[in-house]
Amino acid sequence: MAKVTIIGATGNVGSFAAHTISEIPHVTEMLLMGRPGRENFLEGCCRDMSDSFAARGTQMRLAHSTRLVDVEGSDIIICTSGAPRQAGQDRNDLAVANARVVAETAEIVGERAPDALLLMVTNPVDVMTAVALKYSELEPWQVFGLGTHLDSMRLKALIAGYFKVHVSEVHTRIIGEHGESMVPLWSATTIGGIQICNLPTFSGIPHREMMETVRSSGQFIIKNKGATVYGPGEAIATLVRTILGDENRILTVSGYIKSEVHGIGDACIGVPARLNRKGVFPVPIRLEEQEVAGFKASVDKIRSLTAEVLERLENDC
Ligand SMILES: NC(=O)C1=CN([C@@H]2O[C@H](COP(=O)(O)OP(=O)(O)OC[C@H]3O[C@@H](n4cnc5c(N)ncnc54)[C@H](O)[C@@H]3O)[C@@H](O)[C@H]2O)C=CC1
Ligand SMILES: O=C([O-])CC(=O)C(=O)O
Repeated sequence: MAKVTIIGATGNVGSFAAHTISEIPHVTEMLLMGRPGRENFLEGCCRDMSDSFAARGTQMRLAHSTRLVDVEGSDIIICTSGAPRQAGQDRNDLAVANARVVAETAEIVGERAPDALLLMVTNPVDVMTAVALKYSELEPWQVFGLGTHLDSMRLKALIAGYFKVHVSEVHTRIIGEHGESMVPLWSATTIGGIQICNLPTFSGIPHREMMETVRSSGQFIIKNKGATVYGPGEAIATLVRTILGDENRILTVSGYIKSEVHGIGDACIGVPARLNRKGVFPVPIRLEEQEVAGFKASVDKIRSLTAEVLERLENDC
């Protein structure tokens, strides 16, 4: 039994994520939350979703609200509220404006749902995770971001396509920023359980092109259809399913690390973490030299942007 709340449920990602999450058996109650003035739209969303429940036999309590205090009693709160980027913009361009929305939301979440887990989706997601952690005053294992989970899935699909194997045969990770400075871990990439560098065909793999495709996926989709929806929606549902099923899967999400990776840290950033009902726990890892350098650069970038954003928020007060 679990209550899941989606803040930003009137948006592209929030509404699709809601529908995907409604397929998870552990979810017995779902609250769709939007801004004041969006009551009719939310009502319409609920009715539309209920019709789909009837078609597939889903049973759950579905409600909507425009009052953030109604997050009370939630087990997982997903925050997708805030502006998306437009074609040509960088995710980091959204940082200050979205941080204002997130800080206000996180404060109320911390007060009203102190036992909940808070999943940040709003971009730039690593910085927003840090803002949410600070303003909610929740514990680090309670607040996490979608991070590089979606990027890792994008790379996994490309590798599976290249080697003509089922995606379940490929394990790979991208760590660091959900953005330009993300770092692929080829050292942690396996196909059918075999380390990718031990496959004779490995030298031919177009690493650079694959990473360029992953880095530009969001921008490409936004330019062509306005928003990324299905990828993030399914990625969010995977995290929710893993947590509510207490599965202890290791997924690459944005979590607070102190110094767990080669002494690098003090930022919310994409790292492999164990996910269960209690929360999200980054796994200490060892990387290859080149990967360490890339990860350090990524963490430095996010730490300094986070500090800048937090200072702007303090100056607002
Ligand atoms: N981390 C990731 O992998 C991904 C992150 N995103 C991010 O998720 C966020 C939402 O994206 P979309 O759903 O496409 O955008 P959207 O514009 O369709 O929806 C935005 C939602 O946020 C709400 N919102 C906007 N400004 C607000 C404010 N000032 N106060 C309260 N609520 C506000 C809107 O009412 C709406 O519900 C964006 O920041 C986007 O960049 C999107 C896809 C993947
Ligand atoms: O690219 C964007 O702005 C949305 C996003 O984060 C993604 O789909 O990776």
